[in-house]
Amino acid sequence: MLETKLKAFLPLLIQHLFLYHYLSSLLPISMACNNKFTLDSVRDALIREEDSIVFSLIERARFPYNAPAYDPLFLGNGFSIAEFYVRGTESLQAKIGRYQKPEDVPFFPKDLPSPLPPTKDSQKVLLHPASASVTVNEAIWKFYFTELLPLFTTKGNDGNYASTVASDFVCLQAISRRIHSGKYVAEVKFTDAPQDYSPAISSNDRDKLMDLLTFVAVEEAVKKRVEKKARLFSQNVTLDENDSGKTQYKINPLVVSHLYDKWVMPLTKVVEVEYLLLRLS
Ligand SMILES: C=C(O[C@@H]1C=C(C(=O)O)C=C[C@H]1O)C(=O)O
Repeated sequence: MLETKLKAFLPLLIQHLFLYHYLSSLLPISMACNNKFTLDSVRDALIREEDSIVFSLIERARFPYNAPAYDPLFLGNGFSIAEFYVRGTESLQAKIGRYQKPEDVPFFPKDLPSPLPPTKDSQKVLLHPASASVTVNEAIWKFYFTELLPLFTTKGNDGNYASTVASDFVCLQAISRRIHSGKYVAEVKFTDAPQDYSPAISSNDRDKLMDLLTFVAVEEAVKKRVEKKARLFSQNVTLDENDSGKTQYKINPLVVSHLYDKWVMPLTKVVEVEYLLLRLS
């Protein structure tokens, strides 16, 4: 009897599990943990993003710098292979519903097509509607190609341009998602202490806002952790017990802490400030 009841219930349960899984994938990062929107849960999401960033850099480091992939004259259509690829991929991704979440920001937002499937609006309700306009992708694009890439790729050209720019895009998206998640950080800081933030917002005081939202000890811990992750995730693993040779890394762990120190954390804070300045509008 009980077994029959259970059998009848099973398809419904499976359907619910699928629905739950589908809906949670649509929710913003802040809601990923039990629908809680706290500084801790947002920081946990940022910590998870570190893994994606480190792994994406490891993948890109398989190829040398490959300068022709970034030459705007190479294809003859006015775009470098990298830019052509990112524009085309973003257009396709927009059609299937990407760039609807506050942390998913396109590098080339102009003329992106509308999504084909009906989109859900639910993810926007947690943040101020103006948050969609906050973007630092131009700065990310610039530092990634001009300063970061030469730090973790070898000099040279192996002709693998398609794989190279595909890896670049994974890196760019992971870095951009982490930095634009600063919108959630700012929202939670504001809702935790509106009395502290509101006067600085009203007087457009960027320096004061930067002061209020900066936690030096947290930043130090982030730098140490990402360096450690790079050390662990990128080391070459051997099975030779007697191998007393020096551990080899696929990327220099210090480059990852430098990436966070010089660009990721400062730009996350710029996103936080820009978001806060719109918070009372
Ligand atoms: C993201 C936060 O805001 C700031 C930026 C940080 C970062 O980018 O890792 C860390 C601490 C804060 O200075 C935070 O408080 O967690």
